[in-house]
Amino acid sequence: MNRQGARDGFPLRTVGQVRQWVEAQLATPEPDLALLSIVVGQLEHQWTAGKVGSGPAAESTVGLGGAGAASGLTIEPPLTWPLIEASVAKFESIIRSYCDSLVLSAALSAPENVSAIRALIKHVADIIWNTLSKSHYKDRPHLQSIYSYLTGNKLDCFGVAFAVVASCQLLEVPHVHLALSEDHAWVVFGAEGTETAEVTWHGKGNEDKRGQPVDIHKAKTSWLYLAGQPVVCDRHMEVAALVSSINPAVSANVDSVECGVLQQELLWLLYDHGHLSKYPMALGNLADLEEIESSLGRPSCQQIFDQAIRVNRDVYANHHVYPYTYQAGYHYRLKQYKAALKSWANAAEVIKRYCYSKDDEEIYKEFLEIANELIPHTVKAASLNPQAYSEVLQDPECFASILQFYDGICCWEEGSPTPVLHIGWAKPMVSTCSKFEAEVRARVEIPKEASEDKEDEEEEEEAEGKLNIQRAHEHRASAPGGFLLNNNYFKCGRNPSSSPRSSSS
Ligand SMILES: CC1(C)CN=C(N2CCN(c3ncnc4sc(C(F)(F)C(F)(F)F)cc34)CC2)S1
Repeated sequence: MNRQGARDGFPLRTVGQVRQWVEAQLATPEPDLALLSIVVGQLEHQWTAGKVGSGPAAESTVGLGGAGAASGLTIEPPLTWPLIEASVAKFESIIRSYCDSLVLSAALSAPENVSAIRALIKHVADIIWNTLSKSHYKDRPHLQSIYSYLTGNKLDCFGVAFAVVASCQLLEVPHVHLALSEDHAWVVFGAEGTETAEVTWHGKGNEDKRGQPVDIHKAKTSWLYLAGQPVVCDRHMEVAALVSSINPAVSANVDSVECGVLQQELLWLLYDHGHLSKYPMALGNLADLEEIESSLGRPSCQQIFDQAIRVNRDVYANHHVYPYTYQAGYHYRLKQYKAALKSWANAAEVIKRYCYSKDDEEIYKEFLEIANELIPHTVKAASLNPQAYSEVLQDPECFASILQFYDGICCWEEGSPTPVLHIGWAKPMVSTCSKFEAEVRARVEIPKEASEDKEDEEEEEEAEGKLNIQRAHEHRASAPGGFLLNNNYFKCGRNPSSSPRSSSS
């Protein structure tokens, strides 16, 4: 859509009008990422900045009950086109003014020339990077949009990657798209989308690798890169990523109702157009919102959590962890402890595929919290209230889930250059297992199926594979001038705000 078409619908006065405007953007083959990010970022800012402590405003009510009321939520002051147009023009002039015309023309004149496109991607990433504020701010919220870049020269690691893709779109560089794991973002490019380039940092205290391909060893073995199963976006899924990155948080435990409703409305819009069909985390985000405030005539949050797991299994060969931890969190909040234990066991089944390295700190913290906080709370609640939760401590399947969980963690550690388990894991594990009496433990059935032998062979191959990786790693490290795997990556974790939305702003 040309920018002229984009002005239709402005000024935007309600959530419903924003939804209609975004729908018109999605109806074009090239939704304008910079424009969408500025509009959504402006709204998030209006509804969350400087609202701490302000009680529920008159126009925002909790329990909206139905799309109609949600769409009627007002935007005050309305979004006017001149304001938005000026922001988009400012972003475009920054990118174009810093962009070296030779680098750009080399890429545009030979789009099949991978090195020319890589040089441009690195150049654009350098422009974004070098125009960021030097102050330390990396873990603050609301830094994911181009609105944040324009008004404060601040972006989080997702925001940098998104801004690079949006810049390549406005420079009309073809086939540059966002690739997303569960804790990192990079870009893919080339006619087949097989080339990769780092464009942002990950984690803390490591130098970034802007412009370089994703390290092949990491790409194949680490959770951070999902072993070749990342979410590779098209333009419409990049819109889904920007909507999914909306953060309604006003403070640590208060969310903006309007911002949450906008995110929920836009996620349903993207869902209806099929743009969440390969994006498990966006489905998880939507399910979390539906748990807080369900939408009439829509699938239940449990059905959406289940759909995210089906997508993980069918599209990503069950390589993603978060669909199971989203589902476990839901069961845990509803005190459905047996189901929560099963979901945590399924999450551990996924992580056993990977070799643990220091890049995987975010998921390490996730599993440590499950093992040392959530599972102990589950079995403690069951032991204190056997009538309510008798199925937990008397049920061998619950004990089996706990064994499966720890087996996954142990397999994750085996063949990895960095240990996972330490004494801090042992005490909670002993406390958890000791809650199950011998009679219950004896009833655990570990099926010895014919396929078991095949699985054993597969597991032996997998273990051999991990050992080979480890041996290669040790050999390289010991060889003169040895290649030391560079573990230095920036952490790019996002603290998922799963805090329940309450009235605010
Ligand atoms: C089950 C949970 C513990 C609750 N929320 C979780 N989230 C919520 C939101 N979230 C996400 N939700 C949608 N898309 C993305 S792309 C992405 C990322 F690749 F890590 C990036 F881009 F580096 F930040 C993260 C993420 C990260 C994971 S995991």
